[in-house]
Amino acid sequence: MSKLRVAVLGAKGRIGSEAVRAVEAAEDLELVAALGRGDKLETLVEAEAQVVVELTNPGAVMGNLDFCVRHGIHAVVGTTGWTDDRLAQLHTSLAASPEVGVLIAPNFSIGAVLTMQFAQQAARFFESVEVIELHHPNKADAPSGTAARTAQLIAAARKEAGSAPQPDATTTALDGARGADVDGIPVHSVRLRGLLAHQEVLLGGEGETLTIRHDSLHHSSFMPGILLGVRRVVTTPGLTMGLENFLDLG
Ligand SMILES: NC(=O)c1ccc[n+]([C@@H]2O[C@H](COP(=O)([O-])OP(=O)(O)OC[C@H]3O[C@@H](n4cnc5c(N)ncnc54)[C@H](O)[C@@H]3O)[C@@H](O)[C@H]2O)c1
Ligand SMILES: O=C(O)C1=N[C@H](C(=O)O)CCC1
Repeated sequence: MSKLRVAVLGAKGRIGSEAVRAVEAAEDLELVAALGRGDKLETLVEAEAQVVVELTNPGAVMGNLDFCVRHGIHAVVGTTGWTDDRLAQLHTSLAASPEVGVLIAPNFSIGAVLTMQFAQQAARFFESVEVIELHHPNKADAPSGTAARTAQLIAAARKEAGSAPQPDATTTALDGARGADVDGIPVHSVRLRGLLAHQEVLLGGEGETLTIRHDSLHHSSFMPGILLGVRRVVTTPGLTMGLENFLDLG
């Protein structure tokens, strides 16, 4: 069977360099391009890439995806910083190339995906929910894509269950003291040397709390998810949001 032809964008970055090694090591995949800042996107066409793994930054991702979609190249996107406007733009370009598949995965690690699922499941049983994400200080965006997605999923679960607004008697606060508000869920961002990617979901009810915590300790934690995304996106046209869609979680 012929190998899937894969390119990595952001190939010299922290996660991109790990992704290059993971693709090279996979027997069913062939790394046909490894591009960094300033490299020409036309190389993807010349190299006949079938799938691009996009691991750059919020300033570059939209242009890169626009190029891929227009040229019929599927994409697995780890780059964060997504907004409703950006998603709408991507939907528009995908509508013109309906055969192309794009996976946006706020987090490729299985533990982080499960954290989101567990938090979503637990959300309606507790009066209070807050999210704390902790990352390395070189990260460009806050809150993290994972935390934003976690909060959105929690908020949707609470809305569906008809949960009451969270109790909070705060009347005066320094700017930022109560975190960012993502669909009504407070999200707090820590940037600390020595960390990679970590998240806690704190849930509180009468006389009890539940903490769901995940730690990515090395970029290798993201690789099985990236490889799964590459293999599945080629047969999944349109936009898929979240790796959980490829994990058969039931
Ligand atoms: N989804 C996940 O599981 C996951 C995990 C880790 C990181 N991330 C995200 O991936 C992105 C990259 O993270 P990082 O820590 O590796 O950052 P990084 O800064 O180390 O790497 C980004 C790389 O992209 C390059 N780049 C910039 N513009 C480019 C362009 N137009 N074309 C090609 N390359 C370009 C940069 O030179 C750099 O080498 C971030 O958005 C981060 O949030 C996602
Ligand atoms: O290192 C990063 O940057 C990460 N970004 C993702 C996010 O914003 O959620 C995933 C974890 C690592």
